Amino acid sequence: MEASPSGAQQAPEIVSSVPGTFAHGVWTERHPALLRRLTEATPYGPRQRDALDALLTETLHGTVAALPEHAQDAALWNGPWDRGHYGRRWLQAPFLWAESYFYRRLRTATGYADPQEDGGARRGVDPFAPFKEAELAGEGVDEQLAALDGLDGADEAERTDALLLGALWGNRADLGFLLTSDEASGDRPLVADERPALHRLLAGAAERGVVPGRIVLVADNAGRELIADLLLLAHLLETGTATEVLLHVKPHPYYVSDAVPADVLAAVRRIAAAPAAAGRAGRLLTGALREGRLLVRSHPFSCAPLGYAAMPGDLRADFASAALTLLKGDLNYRRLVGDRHWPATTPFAEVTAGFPGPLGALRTLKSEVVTGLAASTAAALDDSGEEWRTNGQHALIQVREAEAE
Ligand SMILES: O=P(O)(O)OC[C@@]1(O)O[C@H](CO)[C@@H](O)[C@@H]1O
Repeated sequence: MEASPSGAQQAPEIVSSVPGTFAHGVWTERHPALLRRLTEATPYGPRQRDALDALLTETLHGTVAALPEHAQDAALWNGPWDRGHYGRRWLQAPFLWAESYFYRRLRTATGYADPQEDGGARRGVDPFAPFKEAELAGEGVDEQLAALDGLDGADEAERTDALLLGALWGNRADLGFLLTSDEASGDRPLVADERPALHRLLAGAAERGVVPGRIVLVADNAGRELIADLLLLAHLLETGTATEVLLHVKPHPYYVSDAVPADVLAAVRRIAAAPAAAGRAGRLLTGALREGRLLVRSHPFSCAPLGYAAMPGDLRADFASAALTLLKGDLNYRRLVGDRHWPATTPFAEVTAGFPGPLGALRTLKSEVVTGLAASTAAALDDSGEEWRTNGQHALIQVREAEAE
């Protein structure tokens, strides 16, 4: 353990330099597979293909090059997000920082960001769109939407619970993760299940918060996960559990399938085009967008290489204003608790103490980090011989019931 600036004990940060670890495999297996898939899916020209190859070589054998000063976000990456890793080896940098910067550099290599000599024809074109579109059009989404009819006879509490679990397990549908792993089938018991506390927070949300009834959902992946998230939000609005929702998505393509604003609109259209219960939810969401009760936010910090402890004041104020913030996915969890080798029994409330307001984390486990497990659960998982931290087959719901500031 090392001491943080505040004097609290911090576990060591995760780096990617140790062969055989999950983080190391992301660079040596996942990223090469990703770049192959990208160039198969989109007919990039020689310039983009060379840039992608050069990026991969740099990450594996070179040192971290800084963004050119003319890059639109150079002031961030060479300012508050610069943690002194330029000129050093990629795999020696903290995994969280380096992976985030890899996706930033990938946006330049594909022509999405920064001036290009080819006239900028690929500027602003989501490099991951072919994967996202295929997933959204797939039969899996039809089945997911049709399944909503199965909740018709359920009471409100049962529906809330089912939709929360849908949003939770939807996090398995992460196209980055699925590059090198299979999607787990069947839902396993949660490794931490604080649903009773989450239901309590939801039940009181309309009377709580600086903006009573405001619920924030920090989304993760587009496609099936975002559809599940939106179905949950439609239900929260319909039942009056939430008076308005802020849906935070990424401002730029990131971690393959992370949702950007265009993905939200595409998902709402897909839901609204469905028959029966899903179609009704889709129309409710469309109306909520028009009325400003469903607000989509894309803050630059959502693509930052840092934990939420370093978030700027305006984002902090958004979370602080809410009756409840729901944080989705593995990366958000890493950013929330710190991407560190925490002992699995480290109290969740302790590592999230700096987060403004009540909080629920919904996450399937896809990286080494975990906190807040009961000692017996952690021991049983360790004894199972399974790669339980990273195989995406386990999930958790954890809650911190702090009062909104
Ligand atoms: O945040 P998400 O979509 O749930 O997961 C992101 C992820 O696939 O990417 C990281 C490694 O690349 C891991 O944290 C995790 O497995």
